[in-house]
Amino acid sequence: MTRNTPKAIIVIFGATGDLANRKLYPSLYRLYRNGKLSGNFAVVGVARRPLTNEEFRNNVKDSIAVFKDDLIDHEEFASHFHYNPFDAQHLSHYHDLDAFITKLDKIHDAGGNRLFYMAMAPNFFGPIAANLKSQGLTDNKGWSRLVIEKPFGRNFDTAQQLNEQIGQTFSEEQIYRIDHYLGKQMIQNIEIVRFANAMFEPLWNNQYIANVQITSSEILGVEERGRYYDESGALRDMVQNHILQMISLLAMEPPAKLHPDEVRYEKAKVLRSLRPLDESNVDQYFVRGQYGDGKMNGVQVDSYRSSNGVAENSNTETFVAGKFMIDNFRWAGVPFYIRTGKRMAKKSTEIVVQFKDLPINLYKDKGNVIDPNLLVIRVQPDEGITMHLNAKKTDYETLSTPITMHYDKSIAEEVESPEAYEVLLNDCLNGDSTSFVHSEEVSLSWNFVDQISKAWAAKKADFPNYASGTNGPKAADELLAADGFHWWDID
Ligand SMILES: NC(=O)C1=CN([C@@H]2O[C@H](COP(=O)(O)OP(=O)(O)OC[C@H]3O[C@@H](n4cnc5c(N)ncnc54)[C@H](OP(=O)(O)O)[C@@H]3O)[C@@H](O)[C@H]2O)C=CC1
Ligand SMILES: O=C1O[C@H](COP(=O)(O)O)[C@@H](O)[C@H](O)[C@H]1O
Repeated sequence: MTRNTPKAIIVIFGATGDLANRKLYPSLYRLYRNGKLSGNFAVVGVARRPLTNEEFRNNVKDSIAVFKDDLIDHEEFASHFHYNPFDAQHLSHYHDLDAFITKLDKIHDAGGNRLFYMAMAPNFFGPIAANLKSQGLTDNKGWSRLVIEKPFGRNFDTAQQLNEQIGQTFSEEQIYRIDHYLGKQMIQNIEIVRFANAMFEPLWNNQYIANVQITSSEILGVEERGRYYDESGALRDMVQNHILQMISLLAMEPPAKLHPDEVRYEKAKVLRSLRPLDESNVDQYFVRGQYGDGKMNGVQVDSYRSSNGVAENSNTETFVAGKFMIDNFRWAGVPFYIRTGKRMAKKSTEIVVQFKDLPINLYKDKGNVIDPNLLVIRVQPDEGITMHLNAKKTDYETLSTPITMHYDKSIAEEVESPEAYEVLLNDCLNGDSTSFVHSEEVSLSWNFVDQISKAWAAKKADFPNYASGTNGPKAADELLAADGFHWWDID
């Protein structure tokens, strides 16, 4: 659906940072270029360094330089940007910021609406939200909304505290917790594939599905983020949020209607049905890894422990593989396997749904092994869906052979897919919170993940245990082999 965003002032806290420059400005530009942004918008960039408006706009133009459009468009876009030097720790700065926004609202006729985007370190989220209220920035005449970046806490307790803190200023309807995977086109497609096709939903259960596999692998190591990552690890960085969100979408019941509350309710039910783990059984369900040195594309690369900001004997995992069991009627007995890690063989996010074998193989006398049917949802880098079927070989015999049916999204639709942040910015400006994470989902996810963190913190791992450029430690393969399965590495 083509929608234009309403008039609004977008206030970006952390306007000089990496996220703002790499993701937010290009995404806003794409919305603008595609005619989605209201002409009555302004962006107020907020950070400590003393930039002039002109310097700030030059930074914005640099961040959109990759778009080879008419430079007049770049200029016009940048003219909506204004900079306000601001230190989040100085209360008086909030008062000045309020006056600045009010003045701009009049200039841009922005309708009194305010979107506050927290692109700053997480320790600022709570205090800024509180100060926005105490200093009157949420007393505007239109709506006000808060966009919160990850990480949302580092465990159940800290997430609860943060929810309570921001809840004193913003109601749940006003809070948009970002999980950028929910803005990816093929993740959004999971719901459509399941609920708009008569051929999948009847099979989408433990009678027909043997297992589900989610792989989210990266080539990059921790690069410049060693300090953050060493405190986090792959479990908190990827599993608590992106992976559990994908599982919820794959496993949820059809919502009564496509209303954000109904969708979130169904997703939360999946999280409530996860088989709980404790220290005694975590090792049966989850394995961890950390990359050592190795070769990537023929180039020698260093181990995780040699990265900047990482402790010399770090016990932090850069890889997780696990088995989730969803103990409800639909999914009892179906393992949901996941693996995610840095410095793996390729950059790819892929979901494989493996169907159960047929009761008998009619072709075995002719020497045929029948492969299981697979439905593969390719999230990135290529976007599409592939079905693996068996069909007759071109031959005189009735030999069966695996064939694939491909749907390649970019080729079929002949349009450039929108970026995840572009989709999510569009949604929150339009007040659609379906693709954002509800406080209950956050709490349930941490509740599950905390048990694994506790078990792992209590026991030092034998790291490093996988070489850079590989698919993780052997234990990840053994996890599936114990159930008679293997990872499908689809090219
Ligand atoms: N970068 C990424 O790809 C991703 C980031 N995130 C999350 O987004 C958030 C921002 O990350 P990122 O952009 O990488 O961080 P950066 O460190 O690059 O940016 C931090 C920003 O905060 C500003 N800042 C720091 N202290 C203050 C202060 N006291 N008052 C006002 N502004 C301040 C900095 O500007 P100045 O120094 O001028 O004050 C800078 O603009 C984090 O929560 C991160 O976890 C989430 C997913 C991906
Ligand atoms: O949130 C995060 O995601 C990225 C991976 O995102 P993708 O869109 O490139 O798949 C990951 O690199 C990062 O560590 C994590 O914080």
